[in-house]
Amino acid sequence: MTKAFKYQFPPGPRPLPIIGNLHILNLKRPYQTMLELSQKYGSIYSIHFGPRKVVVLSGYKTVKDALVNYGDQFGERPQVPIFEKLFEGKGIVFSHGETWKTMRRFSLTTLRNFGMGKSVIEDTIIEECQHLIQNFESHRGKPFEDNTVMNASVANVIVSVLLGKRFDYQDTQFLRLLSLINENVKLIGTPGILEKSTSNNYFSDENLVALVSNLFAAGTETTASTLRWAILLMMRYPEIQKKVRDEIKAVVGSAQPRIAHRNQMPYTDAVIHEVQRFANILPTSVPRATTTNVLFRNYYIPKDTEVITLLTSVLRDQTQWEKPDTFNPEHFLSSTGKFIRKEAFMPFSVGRRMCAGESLAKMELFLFFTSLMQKFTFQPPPGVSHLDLDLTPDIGFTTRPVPHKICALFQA
Ligand code: HEM
Repeated sequence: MTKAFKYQFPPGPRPLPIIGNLHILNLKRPYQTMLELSQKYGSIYSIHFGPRKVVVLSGYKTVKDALVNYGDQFGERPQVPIFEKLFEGKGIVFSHGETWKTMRRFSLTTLRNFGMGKSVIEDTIIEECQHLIQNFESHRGKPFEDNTVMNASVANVIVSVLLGKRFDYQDTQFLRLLSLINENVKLIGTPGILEKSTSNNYFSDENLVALVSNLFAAGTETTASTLRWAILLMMRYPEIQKKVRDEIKAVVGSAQPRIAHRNQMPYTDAVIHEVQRFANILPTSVPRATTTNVLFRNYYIPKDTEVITLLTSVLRDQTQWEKPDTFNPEHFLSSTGKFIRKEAFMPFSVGRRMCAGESLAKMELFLFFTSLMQKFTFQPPPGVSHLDLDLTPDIGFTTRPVPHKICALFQA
């Protein structure tokens, strides 16, 4: 008897023909059902999305074990029909094997050469912050929706890095591009560029177009939603907002906040980390797949099985966080007010397929957040109490805040 026969495929709810387990899934917030199922079936279980058998991994220990210690075995993306149709295995986020390896190496080097992690990109972000501040100021303290302008501003950073130019927030072509991201549609492409290439060269036009559109899509919505959560949470918790502003005043004064200030700003750093933990922007991460048959923690998972790493279960793991469901910057602070890293902080995932834009995103979050907090006090519209602000995430693949208005009061 081979080893594999001794081990079972992970257990799960009994599937119905054709629909599998879709009838028990909360389709608006599927990750909630997945969390509940992990309480019943454990940290490794299976679920059927229609005919597709998917393994769900949950909790800090299991997810980390899979992504780090079994990183190669869990290091692929599944062949999901909608993604295959959209991207045809091209680009980086949903590509496979050698194409992925080449595109990943190329993206990291390109982003690095264009200044990611360096001062060039810092200057680009700071310039964009100034445009965003002007836009916020133009509302003169009156309530407005920050969704479109935040997306445009964050998109401009990646556009500046990749294409060397920024767009005006009112530019109709740019706004159309942004609305396409929201619909998760292939973004950039002119008929000429998109003509089918017969070569299997990794640097074909098609692959590069898919790559640019991938980076644009992966980097915009995620970062912009996190920043919108940050503002919403600051409006909800004015006492935390005040502490952030006090720290900015003490460390930066009226100078331009820069990454070099971050080390001296443990409270602000903790708040940004806690925003990311609480916002939990990709609750099911991006699906993975096994590259080979795997024996994992007494279960047998065959090659090419789709695997969901439930990041929400890590970011709110009761064994790792003192108050998992509460917005509490103290999660990242020592008793003496020093910033502390937490292993279970993995909004960017971990392992060889983790977010390729982590350092860019972190830089953007810090610079946008501190620049805005330095200039404005954020409040809910008149007549709305901060206690009434709704922190339930909107429905969708990413957990955005529900539509809401903000008031940005300029600090003279
Ligand atoms: C707050 C902002 C962001 C969050 C929370 C985030 C989170 C994630 C997560 C959870 C994944 C899946 C990783 C995995 O499968 O293990 C991912 C993948 C990815 N992200 Fe991000 N991301 C953010 C911003 C960005 C930015 C700014 C960029 C690039 C400009 C970017 C580029 C990518 C790419 C290319 C992938 C696919 C990596 C691969 O398949 O090899 N992300 N991101």
